[in-house]
Amino acid sequence: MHQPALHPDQDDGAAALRSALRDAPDDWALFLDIDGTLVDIAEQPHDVRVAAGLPQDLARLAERLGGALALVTGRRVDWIDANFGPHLFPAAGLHGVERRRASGELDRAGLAPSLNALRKDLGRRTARMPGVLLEDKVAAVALHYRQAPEREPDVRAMMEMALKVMGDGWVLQHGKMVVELRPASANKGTALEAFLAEPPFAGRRPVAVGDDVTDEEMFRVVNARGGLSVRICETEAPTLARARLASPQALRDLVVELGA
Ligand SMILES: O=P(O)(O)OC[C@H]1O[C@H](O[C@H]2O[C@H](CO)[C@@H](O)[C@H](O)[C@H]2O)[C@H](O)[C@@H](O)[C@@H]1O
Repeated sequence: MHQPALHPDQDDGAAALRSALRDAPDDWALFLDIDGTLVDIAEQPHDVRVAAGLPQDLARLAERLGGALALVTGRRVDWIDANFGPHLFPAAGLHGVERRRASGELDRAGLAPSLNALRKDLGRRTARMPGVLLEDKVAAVALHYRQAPEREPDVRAMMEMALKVMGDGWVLQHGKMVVELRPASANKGTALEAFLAEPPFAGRRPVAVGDDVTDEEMFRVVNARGGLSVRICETEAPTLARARLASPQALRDLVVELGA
């Protein structure tokens, strides 16, 4: 199979992605994170803007890759469809807990009644913390502190308590100015493995692009399979990724270029 060349500079990811996806589109499967990767980080989850034309650009690239392109995110699959439709991409949501196969079949996360009471309690507490935002993800819950960074210790402590209440089968997922409580049943790495066992992903080598700690599970799987792992970061950050890209805009430009 075609082996992309890697160079040890910050934008080596662009050359490597071109080398793989433009030169050998039948050999590779592409997995893309959303927040901080395809879309720029915003102050609040509902402030993000999907760039005009991006869903169509992604659909064109997916076609070049024989459909082997999936979105892998901490958001819900419903959110992906509302923001990246009308094309329904294969997708993993809630960090892999829910997953829509290329066939369209969707595995949703089971609802936990005990999460409802906990969500209400967290809602009451965060109402007294200006700048701390509760994001209800139905089968999971996130507390954001981007607008009140000094609240990070309080948020972490509250979520540690919440994890104790939920017990086995739940984990805390740390991210960019956010702590999430979600089912432990899957992660982004297991979601990749599941896609790679099915058409049209099976038999291809994985490429994953992400920007956050939750994406490191994807990078672990990708590296083990001799694929290409790319982390978007403006500065050096510890990562398993073997290549880097400077920004979401650099990735969006590549999506246009490689889909043309
Ligand atoms: O896996 P991802 O696609 O990277 O999603 C991870 C989380 O992204 C969102 O939160 C992050 O982006 C927000 C908007 O830019 C930002 O305000 C926040 O500080 C970030 O943590 C999203 O709200 C979460 O549900 C996702 O799990």
